[in-house]
Amino acid sequence: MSHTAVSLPEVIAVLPAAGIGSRMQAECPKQYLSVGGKTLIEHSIRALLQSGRVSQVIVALSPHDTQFAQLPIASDPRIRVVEGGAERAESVMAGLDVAGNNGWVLVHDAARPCLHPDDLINLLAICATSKVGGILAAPVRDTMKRGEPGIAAIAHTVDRQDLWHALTPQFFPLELLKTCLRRALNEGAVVTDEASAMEYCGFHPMLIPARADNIKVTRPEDLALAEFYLTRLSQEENA
Ligand SMILES: Nc1ccn([C@@H]2O[C@H](COP(=O)(O)OP(=O)(O)OP(=O)(O)O)[C@@H](O)[C@H]2O)c(=O)n1
Ligand SMILES: C[C@](O)(CO)[C@H](O)COP(=O)(O)O
Repeated sequence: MSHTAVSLPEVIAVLPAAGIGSRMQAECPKQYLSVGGKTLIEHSIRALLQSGRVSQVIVALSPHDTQFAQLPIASDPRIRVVEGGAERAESVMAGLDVAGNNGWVLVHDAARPCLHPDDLINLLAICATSKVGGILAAPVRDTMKRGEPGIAAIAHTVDRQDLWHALTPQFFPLELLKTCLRRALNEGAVVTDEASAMEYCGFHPMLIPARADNIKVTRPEDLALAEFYLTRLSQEENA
């Protein structure tokens, strides 16, 4: 199913995929684990391309990666590969460095295969109203506890009002994100997502409420969940 909408922009995407997936404890980097006959990275790229609004996906790979080139999607003319870095933010920076300076850019984890097309459309739509950009995010639902440092004991309960899980894709004006991420990296700031770099430079990206099933496959038990969500997505597409 194509979700082309004329009012949405055509954009470039950067896909950080240079991690080793240590928490997954698999025999290969987690982005190459298969679910429903496709690797996680193929699902993640497909979710972007099928929107009809992504003209190019710049995939940041480990210099030791031998698997991506074997995948059928590697020969898609919309895919470009760059060498990633030691940290996620460096991999994203490597992708942004070849993405030019115009328009807006989506950054999406290779390890988030279950992106729903409606969430992507909602995110893309913000460029009509925002000059700063924003991220998909899910409101925190559980009671939140702050632990005592270094001890498995509760220090206090944290007010969950206005607390969100940061997801991807994250969507920003390309030149602004490049400037902010480069500065944050140069100055040694902690940057776990693109929004962190924007925040570091004083910006306040939008929070776009999104589905909590856009999980990042991180630990072994996440694979079965991803399989469940992907099956449901594909049934929805074929309905
Ligand atoms: N140096 C790195 C580290 C991570 N990533 C990518 O960033 C995304 C989110 O990172 P995470 O889930 O932490 O992946 P890993 O670093 O692979 O996992 P772990 O921390 O368990 O080793 C993944 O698509 C991963 O491949 C990357 O491009 N470059
Ligand atoms: C970008 C991210 O997926 C947002 O949730 C996340 O911060 C990256 O993964 P990590 O587990 O924090 O390394």
